Amino acid sequence: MVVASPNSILGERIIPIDLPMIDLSAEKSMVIKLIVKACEEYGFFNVINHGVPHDIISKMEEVGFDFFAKPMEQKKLVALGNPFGYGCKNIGFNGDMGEVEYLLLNANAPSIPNDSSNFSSSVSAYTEAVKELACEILELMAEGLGVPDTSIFSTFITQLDNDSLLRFNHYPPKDCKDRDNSNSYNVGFGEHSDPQILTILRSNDVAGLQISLQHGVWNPVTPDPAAFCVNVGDLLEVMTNGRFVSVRHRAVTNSYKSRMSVAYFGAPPLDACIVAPSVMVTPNRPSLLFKPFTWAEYKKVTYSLRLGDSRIDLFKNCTQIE
Ligand SMILES: C=C1C[C@]23C[C@@]1(O)CC[C@H]2[C@@]12CC[C@H](O)[C@@](C)(C(=O)O1)[C@H]2[C@@H]3C(=O)O
Ligand SMILES: O=C(O)CCC(=O)C(=O)O
Ligand SMILES: [Fe+2]
Repeated sequence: MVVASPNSILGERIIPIDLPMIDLSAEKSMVIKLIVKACEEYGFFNVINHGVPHDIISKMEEVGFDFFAKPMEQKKLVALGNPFGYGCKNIGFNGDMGEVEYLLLNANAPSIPNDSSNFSSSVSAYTEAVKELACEILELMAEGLGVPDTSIFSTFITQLDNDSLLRFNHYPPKDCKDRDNSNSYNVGFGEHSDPQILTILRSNDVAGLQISLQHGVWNPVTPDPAAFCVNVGDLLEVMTNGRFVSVRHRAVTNSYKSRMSVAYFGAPPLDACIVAPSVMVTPNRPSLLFKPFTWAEYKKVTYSLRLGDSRIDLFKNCTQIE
């Protein structure tokens, strides 16, 4: 008989890993090398000494938990026009479900109506700080890749009409005895890749994030509230001509403690053209792996698909030999 362990689903292998931990205050050329290596091998890494003030993080965490502690009727009133606002269990528009409640906000105006607890000011301060961190990391990446214009990636998310998002995910404890469906009982946020350029994720000290470096194998990541977990999104995979990998990940629930994660998704303006700069075409990658497209085109496809569907494959150049 095969028995699922609390954090596994039948047939999956669970192998914990330690993500690269990168100290942003270390010597710059070393930091750059470590970031490039992590993006090639894991698509994920943690950063410490990131410069985001502790009080900004703790205030954001406080108002986030306060928001989810409100009565359901109040939370449901936070409908900010699709896809923004509060949601519970439904993810996206195509039938995906998970043991999660969330608040999805426009990162350029991360506010909620009837804000009685400084939610908007605390969350705006947080968003500004992580956006700066995202820019710094994107510039280090460009330098490490040898791209002549080191602001090539960061300018996308600093443009006024950038399409970046901020998402609060709250995973209440879920008693595994409640399970009625062995395929979904402990999945808070199902398997997917992030469509945007770069994600900066933070969670409280409760485990839940898992990444998949190999099909059928899930690697739980140890939470570190002092660090930010950074991951490569689909657009960055495209703009590095496949050198950096946008890795599939998911979040699982546990039966003892609430988990809250907050993700900043750095995205370009809708009309931005996404294509790898010529320096990314090398003897190892002698042609463009992906067709050029706009973020609006990619986003439209993303929202027409299920959470776990691969979007990036649809933009591969057909001359490519698998
Ligand atoms: C099912 C879906 C939810 C999602 C849009 C999509 O159609 C496919 C991608 C999903 C995702 C995953 C990463 C982010 O959490 C997110 C905000 C995004 O940009 O793409 C979500 C979308 C969502 O929940 O609206
Ligand atoms: O909660 C997490 O750790 C992951 C959430 C996530 O992947 C997302 O919001 O896109
Ligand atoms: Fe994600």
